[in-house]
Amino acid sequence: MVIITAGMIGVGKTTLTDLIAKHLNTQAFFEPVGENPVLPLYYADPKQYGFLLQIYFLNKRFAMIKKALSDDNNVLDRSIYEDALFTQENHREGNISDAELNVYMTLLKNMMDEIQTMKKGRPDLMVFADADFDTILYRIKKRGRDYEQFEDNADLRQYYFKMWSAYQKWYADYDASPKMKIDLQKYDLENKDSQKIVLQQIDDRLKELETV
Ligand SMILES: Nc1ncnc2c1ncn2[C@@H]1O[C@H](COP(=O)(O)OP(=O)(O)OP(=O)(O)O)[C@@H](O)[C@H]1O
Repeated sequence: MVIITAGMIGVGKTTLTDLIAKHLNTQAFFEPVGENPVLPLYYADPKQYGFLLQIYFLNKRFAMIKKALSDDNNVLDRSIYEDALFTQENHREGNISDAELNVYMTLLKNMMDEIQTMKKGRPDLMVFADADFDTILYRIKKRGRDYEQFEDNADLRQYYFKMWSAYQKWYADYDASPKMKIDLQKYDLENKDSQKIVLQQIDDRLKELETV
């Protein structure tokens, strides 16, 4: 089985992915932030590094989804299905040019076509981690990555809000596989009881899908 988690920056996908993987006894795929050489450059100068960062992520995500679908026993912390959101928002912000967006979208389409030719051509379930905007800001602050901090940076806060709004629409439109939403505001994964409830919701959804 292949499960992908999705959701806004800082919502808690990594914790959720880890939890699901342990519960289902599957392997979790992460893209460790500390190993990404472009990310700090991007936050310091989004116009210079916006396109490069998106190509960096796209390349990683393509390799990851191909491996996950052929292993058929994985949970992915964010996947190729939502990456274009970041590219489109950076294009709207003027960090990525029209020509760059065009190249990106064509490349993404090529990759998606290739994925669909695989024996297993899509994930079994997409789990969307949701929380309101204030909770997201609180978690970004609490996590404390220097370059993500927005207190003296109104543009960055605004970017987060636009990404958060784009994610709400993205979830509503997503149809690449079965999907479900987990309320990570109501259920804080630091709490054991909340973890149990969330995992039960996922088990229930998987059972429901088995009977379809
Ligand atoms: N295409 C992209 N995909 C993912 N992250 C991106 C992308 N473009 C920029 N970023 C940035 O990369 C960082 C990703 O960090 P990380 O992998 O911890 O994900 P996160 O969404 O913050 O995680 P979590 O939900 O686990 O808190 C964020 O700062 C995010 O803004």
